[in-house]
Amino acid sequence: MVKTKLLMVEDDRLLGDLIKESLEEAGYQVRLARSGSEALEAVNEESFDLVLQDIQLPDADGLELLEEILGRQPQWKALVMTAFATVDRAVKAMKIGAFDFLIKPFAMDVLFLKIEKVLEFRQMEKEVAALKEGEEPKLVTRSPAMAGVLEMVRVAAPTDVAVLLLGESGTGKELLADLVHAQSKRARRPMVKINSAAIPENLVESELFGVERGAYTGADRTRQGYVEMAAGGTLFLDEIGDLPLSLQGKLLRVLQEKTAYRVGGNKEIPVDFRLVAATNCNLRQLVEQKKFREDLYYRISVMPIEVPPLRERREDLPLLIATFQKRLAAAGVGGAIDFTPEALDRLCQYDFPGNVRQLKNIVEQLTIRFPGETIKARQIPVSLGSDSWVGSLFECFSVDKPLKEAVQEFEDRYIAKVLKGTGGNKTKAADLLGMSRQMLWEKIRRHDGATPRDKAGA
Ligand SMILES: Nc1ncnc2c1ncn2[C@@H]1O[C@H](COP(=O)(O)OP(=O)(O)OP(=O)(O)O)[C@@H](O)[C@H]1O
Repeated sequence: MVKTKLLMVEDDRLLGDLIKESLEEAGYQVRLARSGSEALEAVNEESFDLVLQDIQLPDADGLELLEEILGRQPQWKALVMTAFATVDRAVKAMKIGAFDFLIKPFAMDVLFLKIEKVLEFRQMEKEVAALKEGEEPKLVTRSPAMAGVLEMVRVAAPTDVAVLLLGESGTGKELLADLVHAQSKRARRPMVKINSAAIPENLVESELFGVERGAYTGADRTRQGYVEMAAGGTLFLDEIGDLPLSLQGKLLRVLQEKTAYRVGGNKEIPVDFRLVAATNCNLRQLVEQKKFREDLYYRISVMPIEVPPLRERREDLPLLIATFQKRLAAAGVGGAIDFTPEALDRLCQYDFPGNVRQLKNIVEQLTIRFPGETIKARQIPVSLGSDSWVGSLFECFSVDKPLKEAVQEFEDRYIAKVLKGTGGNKTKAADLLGMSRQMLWEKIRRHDGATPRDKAGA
């Protein structure tokens, strides 16, 4: 069971030790800071679920300290402790953003109750945030192949081993990673997501492992890396095939030692996360080409899960289309659309190189373009019906669209072709295309309605 992590700031030695002991007995993990400066040191070094802070401190103004902590980590929750005589300060603390307060002396049961309240609130906050994003994370499927995938997720989730999700872009790997986290013992702890292909290469290391103040010009403060932020939770490393070789070794070390070094730091920092990685590259091929470390490959591929492309599970198409129609209607986008059987047929014949993401975008585009209509076959773009992706770049271009759209289509196909040639390796593809990996990533995302994809993938 992953423990809830508390930072307790209490200068009274006896009381601090007593509360720490009781909390630890109750299963919490506690770091005790006896002064304001120790508290800030802890904030720099670790992530916590909750701060339990005395607001009468010898070396700092407790309220200022609270403000500083919550300023740095606004998502953390704080409970403050104060003596009866200074209850007015507790009120000020609430104004600063403390979740609740306790008046000393208090019974430990009251403290436990308040902590549970905080944790429940955090969970609710997360759910509301997910709703607000407007993206129902629910994965729908009726395909036997995906049922097999879900079964593997069900078996893998409660273990703490690394999970590797393999599959083309847009097949639902990130949704499956969410499921692994949600069904794991770490579900109440953070899930931190990082896409190494979307970050400029020179920044990947500091994003992943953090940076020590003064490590380089501009590093004006110590920052935690994603591996630390995922404390007790899950780190989702998307596009692991694009992780620069130099960092692959570092990641392997972190996974083995369960400690990390920040950029410019020489102190080992304990980390505790479960790795879920995803890629649309053929990792084995990359290993053979010495572009992906074999030892890291073996370390992360204990539980490989292959996600089939949409064209290999066409039975999912009607359900997915209906789901996206319903979601768009519920979100009030355009006007609910419907399809004639011929239109649905035509849509279902398409190969969907961009997989579910592409299908979703197409339903969205149709909803916006033809609000409230019953879509007829002729309203489905001609090029959708052809398997033009494997054909030549030009042959299958229809001449029924504005230049801008045609140029975009060309760009998508060209990028797809280059990606195919590099075995899905975006770093290499970006090199060939003469653009940064980040720019390539953005193009792939932006054009996802007809996603350039890696046919050589997984
Ligand atoms: N089975 C599904 N049911 C509902 N929505 C799905 C399903 N599969 C994918 N989606 C949706 O399709 C989109 C793409 O899915 P996701 O981001 O999980 O794919 P991915 O494989 O991680 O893609 P990439 O490799 O490009 O990161 C998301 O909006 C997701 O919600």
